[in-house]
Amino acid sequence: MISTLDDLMHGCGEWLRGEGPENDIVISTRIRLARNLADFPFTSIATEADRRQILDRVKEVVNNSPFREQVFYVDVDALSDLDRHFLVERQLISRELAEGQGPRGVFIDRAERFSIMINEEDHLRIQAVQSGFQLQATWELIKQWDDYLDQHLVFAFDEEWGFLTACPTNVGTGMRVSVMLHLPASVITRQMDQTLRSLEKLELVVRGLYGEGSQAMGDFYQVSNQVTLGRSEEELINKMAQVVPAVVAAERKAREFLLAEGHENLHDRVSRAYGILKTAQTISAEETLHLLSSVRMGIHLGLIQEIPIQLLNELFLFTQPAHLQKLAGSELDSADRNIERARFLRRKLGELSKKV
Ligand SMILES: Nc1ncnc2c1ncn2[C@@H]1O[C@H](COP(=O)(O)OP(=O)(O)OP(=O)(O)O)[C@@H](O)[C@H]1O
Repeated sequence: MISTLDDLMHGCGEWLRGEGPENDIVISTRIRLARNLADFPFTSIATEADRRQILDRVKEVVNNSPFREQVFYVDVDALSDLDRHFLVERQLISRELAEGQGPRGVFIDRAERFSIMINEEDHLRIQAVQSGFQLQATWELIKQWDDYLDQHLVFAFDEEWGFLTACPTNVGTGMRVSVMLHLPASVITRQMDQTLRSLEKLELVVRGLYGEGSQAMGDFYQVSNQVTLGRSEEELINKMAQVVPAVVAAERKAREFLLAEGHENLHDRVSRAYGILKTAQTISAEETLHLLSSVRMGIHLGLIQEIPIQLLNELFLFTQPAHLQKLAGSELDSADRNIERARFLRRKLGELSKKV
């Protein structure tokens, strides 16, 4: 059972489990809720004493909840930079919480399906994540926590506006519903600009792998709702339920087109990517992500048979800088990380060839 950060090193967690509906294209579904305690100023202007009290109050409620055995607590302020970035790479805390100052922490579900960040931009950021396209299950998971916390804490709530949040863009439901999509064929067939424009018109935002401010890398796009005010939670979920299948269908069509019209080119692209990953002596995180993206599509199209998707996900996660350094057991500079990353990839993919 996962009880410490080191235990997390044994697997990939929920968001990269590689299962769930539409998992060839939808990596994971996430819902997060922003909540604040009515009796305290927002985190950015709260004193250190306020922040300690917020932490203590939330910890007490969670530790007395019927779900307390499901979670463990991590004092984020006391972690090393490396461990903070490790949690960001696992999508268990945001960059904002990692890079913030002062008393702050996170309750992490032992199955890595949700976390409760304390003293982030808002006093509470509750997030639930499920592998694949699972809006309803993710909503049910987060709702049980939100309902419980709402019964035992006094949240800042206004009859007219809804939940009050530090940033006006979150006022109302305080909810962001998002899906992480893998859209390599849409990129190759140059359909992404049009897709992005259509999503914007529908009041949806597109971000990269690490959320706000991050670029789309390796053809991974995170699509989420822009508006939280004047909409109910169900409306936000329904909109995603309507829009995402259209993006998924377009990607599937683009993959079929590439298979039918340019089979050799596609196979070549996938095989070369696999070849480089197997043999490189030094490789950056960005290039790795880019090549793994092609290999991932190749696996789902049956062009590569021998790599299980779970192994691909493991490569995807453990080649990220903080995971790699934790595996190596020491801090490494960028050049050494590139060498270590290549070594790790050669070892993992080499073991596979021996099994075949
Ligand atoms: N569907 C998803 N699956 C896995 N991780 C996700 C998903 N959606 C978002 N994330 C991750 O959650 C983290 C936070 O995302 P992001 O910055 O977009 O929004 P946020 O925390 O909800 O808040 P804000 O509204 O303040 O920007 C990022 O690291 C992001 O990659």
